[in-house]
Amino acid sequence: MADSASKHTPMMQQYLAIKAEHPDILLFYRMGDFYELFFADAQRAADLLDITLTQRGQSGGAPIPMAGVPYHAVEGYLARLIKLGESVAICEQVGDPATSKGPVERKVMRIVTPGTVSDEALLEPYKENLLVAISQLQNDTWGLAAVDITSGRFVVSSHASTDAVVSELERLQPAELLYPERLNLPQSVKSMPSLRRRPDWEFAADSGEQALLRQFGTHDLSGFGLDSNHPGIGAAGCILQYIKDTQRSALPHLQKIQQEFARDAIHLDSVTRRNLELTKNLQGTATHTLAAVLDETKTPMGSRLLQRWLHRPLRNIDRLQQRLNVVAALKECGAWQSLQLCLRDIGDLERILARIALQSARPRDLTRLRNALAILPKINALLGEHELQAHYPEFPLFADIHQLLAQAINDNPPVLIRDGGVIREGYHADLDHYRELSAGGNEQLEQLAQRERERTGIQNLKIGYNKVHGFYIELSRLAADKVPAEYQRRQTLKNAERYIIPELKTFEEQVLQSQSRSLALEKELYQGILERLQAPLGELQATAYRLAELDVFACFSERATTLNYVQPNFTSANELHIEGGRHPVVEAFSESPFIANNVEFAENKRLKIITGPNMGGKSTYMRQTAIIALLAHTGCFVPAKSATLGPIDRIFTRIGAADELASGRSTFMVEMTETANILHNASAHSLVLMDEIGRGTSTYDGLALAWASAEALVEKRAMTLFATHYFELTQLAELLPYTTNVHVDATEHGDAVAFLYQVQQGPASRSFGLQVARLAGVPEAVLQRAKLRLAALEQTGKKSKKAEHSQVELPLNEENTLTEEAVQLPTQARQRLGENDSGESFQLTTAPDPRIERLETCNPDEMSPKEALALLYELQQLGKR
Ligand SMILES: Nc1ncnc2c1ncn2[C@@H]1O[C@H](COP(=O)(O)OP(=O)(O)OP(=O)(O)O)[C@@H](O)[C@H]1O
Repeated sequence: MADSASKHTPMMQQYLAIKAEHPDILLFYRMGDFYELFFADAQRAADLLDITLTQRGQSGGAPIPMAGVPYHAVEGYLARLIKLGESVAICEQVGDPATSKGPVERKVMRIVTPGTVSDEALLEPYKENLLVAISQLQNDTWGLAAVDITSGRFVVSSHASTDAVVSELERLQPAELLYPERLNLPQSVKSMPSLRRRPDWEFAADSGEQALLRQFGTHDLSGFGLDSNHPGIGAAGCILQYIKDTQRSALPHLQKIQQEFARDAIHLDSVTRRNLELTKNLQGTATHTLAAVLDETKTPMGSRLLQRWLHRPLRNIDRLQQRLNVVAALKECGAWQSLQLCLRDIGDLERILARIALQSARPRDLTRLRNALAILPKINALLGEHELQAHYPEFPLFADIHQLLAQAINDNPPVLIRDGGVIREGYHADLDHYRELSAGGNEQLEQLAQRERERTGIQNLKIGYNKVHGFYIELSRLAADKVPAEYQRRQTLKNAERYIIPELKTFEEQVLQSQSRSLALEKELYQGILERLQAPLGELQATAYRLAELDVFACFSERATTLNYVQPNFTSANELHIEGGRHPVVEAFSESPFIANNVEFAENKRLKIITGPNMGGKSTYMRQTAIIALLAHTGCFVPAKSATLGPIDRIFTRIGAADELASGRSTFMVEMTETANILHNASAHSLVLMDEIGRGTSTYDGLALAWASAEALVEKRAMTLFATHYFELTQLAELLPYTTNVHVDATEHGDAVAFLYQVQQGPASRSFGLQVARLAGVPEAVLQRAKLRLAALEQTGKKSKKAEHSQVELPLNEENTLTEEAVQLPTQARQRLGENDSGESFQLTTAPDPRIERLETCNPDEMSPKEALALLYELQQLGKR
């Protein structure tokens, strides 16, 4: 970066010494009214923040790049950098410039990092902000710890495989991720924002345990149900060390650590999370998502909790039932309405308490805490009025804290304590006295001015103040001859002269002293109040959490009432019944009425093959089933007439796919990776949605894979909805046990198609592909050509049908499950069809020869010889399949 330090100015030497302690992050170095950045930091900040890159002095003969931001606007720049995943060390001037020899003393006062910020201005209110650490133990087990500094929630978990830890990271979406320097990060984690390598020793289990014991002031961790061998302890220790390094203050709000077990929640892999569009849609924004429909919470902490619940549906039926009972009770008596009015004024108590713990709370945080506490009695009264205490116990009132804040803090305090005027009059006698002195000063000053006017006979004499000269008497030049001898001249302006007199000097000292004393005392008193809030912090945090919960319950009741949702029931039988189910998001955003549909899985009904036209509603039907199951497991009512659900361990979705260019995987590869995951992990308690698998490859391969996957899922007895355009798969209902056909319906009016969205028993009768293409605006000439082609294909298809019927008897064994032979079926079926009387080999109902198809789509006149040769090779390959 730079030459040896001695070649630099003393100030640059100081800068370089401080920078050496923070080599990996940006250093904001305070110089007067600016924070300056130098060398590579300057370059980086100029790029990221679009600020001007200038230069200052020289290093090794070359100018030193410099960029800066004004100190009063620093929060805005920090917010942008944090969003980009950067961390910043803020270096302040701590010495007194007047008495310093050489550069004034400077010190890094705080380090702002994406996972440890707590300032309101730097946080997104509706998003959790997690600092996460991971480490891998020898036996391939992973330990994970996550903390939300803005709420004090601290959890550890262990994961048995790399896939499991990656999936957990995708759920948590860390703002910042710490990992040991020698760890080879899994590929998909490498693209996460704000990765921080930490020394391996920071993840050591024994020092981790010690750090946790110190933090919680306990002798062992058993009180938290945590074994000292828990794989996450090292990661938790690293988190504590990192926070200590960056925050430089105690963390009294981290009062416990909780263990999270994967088995407690329905497992959703990242693909499923994405496909179900829980909190983000497929484009990555928050509109048209489940959260967008559901979130009628009134506090940011309630909104964050709701999102957390949606991403981690519980399996513990007792807990779900408790949640549902509260929602039902609030709905029944209608109390959610008045509760929501109360909750609206509660604000983000969780984050306010974290700032109080970190001693960084601003005066307005305290007034907001006071307001929130004032609302608690009203909420208790509401709970009492509707006899809801049995479902939701009353809140503690914190009367003494409320009284303290009411007495101590002004109604509308300024933003910063250093501005003064925060502490209420009457709270502290000395403060009142100093304030009187400085306020009384003004009166005294006016008397003095009046006296001097009378004494000198100069009517426009006035008293003013500036920072350099302090108080002065100002006279216009015209009055120069009347100036008394004892006036000492201090400043000459264009039209006026400024003087002082000894009395004014004494007065000035008195006023300034009382002003600064009052400010200092105010700061001290404020600090004292923050100290007094530390003791009840744990209880206040628990209250904040319960308020957030109540906010979600009131929201669920409101949604159930407004959107006509019903309470789901749980059963221990391995089944799932939904009567009149709806898709909450499609229903909310569609202008036409939503057509409700039933779903039924029972011990002997496990696989449903869904056929029907494009745009007919297949995906919607499948997704709504998963969403209803998921909502029931968050404790929310569901969009249906009735819903009964047996145990669910995982929800899998394989819906559509796009190339993942970033990871170098093609559509087909993505599709097969997802399918492999499902086939490996699905159980009899899994809900599986398969949408058109096999589309990404040739017709035969695709059909064969779809067929074999369906068979495998039946063998696993997973509850599977299998949408397909391979009409051949509808035969499975006759060939496999527990398998039925359903279809979505449509009707034709002339050349147009009308979708009915009704799911009915049996396979679809036709596909309406051309009509849908017309809807999509495909040119008429192409449609006419396609129509001719379709007629020809259907002709061939009819002939093939005969052959199809001749091979429907399939090799099932005595238990009516598949034999080895059956797995071979697609190939056999094709071979038999290949011998049909049409004379065309391998001609399935809807599948023309891919070589012909390929030939028809090329234009020889526009091909180069090289392209033509490539086509020949391609055709040869197609022929081999
Ligand atoms: N039950 C329903 N009631 C009303 N509208 C519906 C219903 N189901 C689907 N729709 C509407 O139809 C559109 C298409 O539905 P969907 O994507 O589920 O069709 P699809 O059969 O999966 O189509 P494709 O096979 O082309 O993927 C939806 O976006 C929605 O607007």
